[in-house]
Amino acid sequence: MVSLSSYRHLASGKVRDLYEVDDETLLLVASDRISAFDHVLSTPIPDKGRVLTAMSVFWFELLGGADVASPPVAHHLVAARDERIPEEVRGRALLVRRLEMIPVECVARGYLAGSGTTDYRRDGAVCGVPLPDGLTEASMLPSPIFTPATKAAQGEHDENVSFEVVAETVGRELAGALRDQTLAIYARGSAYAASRGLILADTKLEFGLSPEGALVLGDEVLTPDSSRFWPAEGYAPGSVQPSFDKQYVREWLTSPASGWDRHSGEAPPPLPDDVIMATRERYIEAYTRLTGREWPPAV
Ligand SMILES: Nc1ncnc(-c2cnn(Cc3cccc(F)c3)c2)c1Cl
Repeated sequence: MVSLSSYRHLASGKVRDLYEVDDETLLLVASDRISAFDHVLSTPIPDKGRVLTAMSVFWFELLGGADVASPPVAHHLVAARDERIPEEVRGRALLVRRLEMIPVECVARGYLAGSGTTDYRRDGAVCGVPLPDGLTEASMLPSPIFTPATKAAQGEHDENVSFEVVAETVGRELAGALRDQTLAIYARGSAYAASRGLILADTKLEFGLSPEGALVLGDEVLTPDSSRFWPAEGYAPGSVQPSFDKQYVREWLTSPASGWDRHSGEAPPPLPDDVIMATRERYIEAYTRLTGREWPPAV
């Protein structure tokens, strides 16, 4: 049986790791780590990696199929079950095709949140896209917008950039293709999520070029780590919406019970078991609500 140490470690993100399987295949591993307020917490959430991996697989399969209005999305998923996936990461690791990743964080927003709200309040626009007056936190936008960013060093925030900057970086034609694909995937994801009672406020996608030069969707797709999901019931613009998956963590960390000051720069304290297990339930509920499938999935 192959073990993880057989593969060369290529990269680590806050909650994920990347390994090389062979020249054209990588292993994308999701951990149970969770980040909040820009800190990776010391307490893992059991099954988070498996749930988010199963969610990515669901979306890759959905997007990879034809939809009434849009062509199939080319993506990098090779296999979710394969003897090359080590036992220790089974269920939370994907075999993917190696791509030449494009250094642009491709973000689509249907609602104002996070850095979108900050930029709007400063400029009346996000990434150079002008927006109407009178919008507030969590307002729905007149139509979804492409708001790209350049990847920041670990621990820093990505920097929102204009479409022009992307065109200067990767060329106008590819920039246009990134925007079109990002908005098309957001449209399909948000329509599907809405049919399951969830608002997909925004999502961050990463693309790469295949050896044949085709534009291919990489990384994770439409997970609660790469997207903002809000419960549709209770949606009300004007305040920061509860995150579907991280609200219990955020509320406990910002409550007196934690004894933590999020502006102190200090690492957050470990989460109590009830918050850990309630958060695990939220990830499972996001999966079952979105996919209509049982948890855990049949082997
Ligand atoms: N199919 C691909 N081909 C080549 N490179 C990548 C790739 C590189 N970086 N990332 C982001 C990332 C994902 C997980 C763990 C990390 F440390 C970093 C993804 C992919 Cl997905």
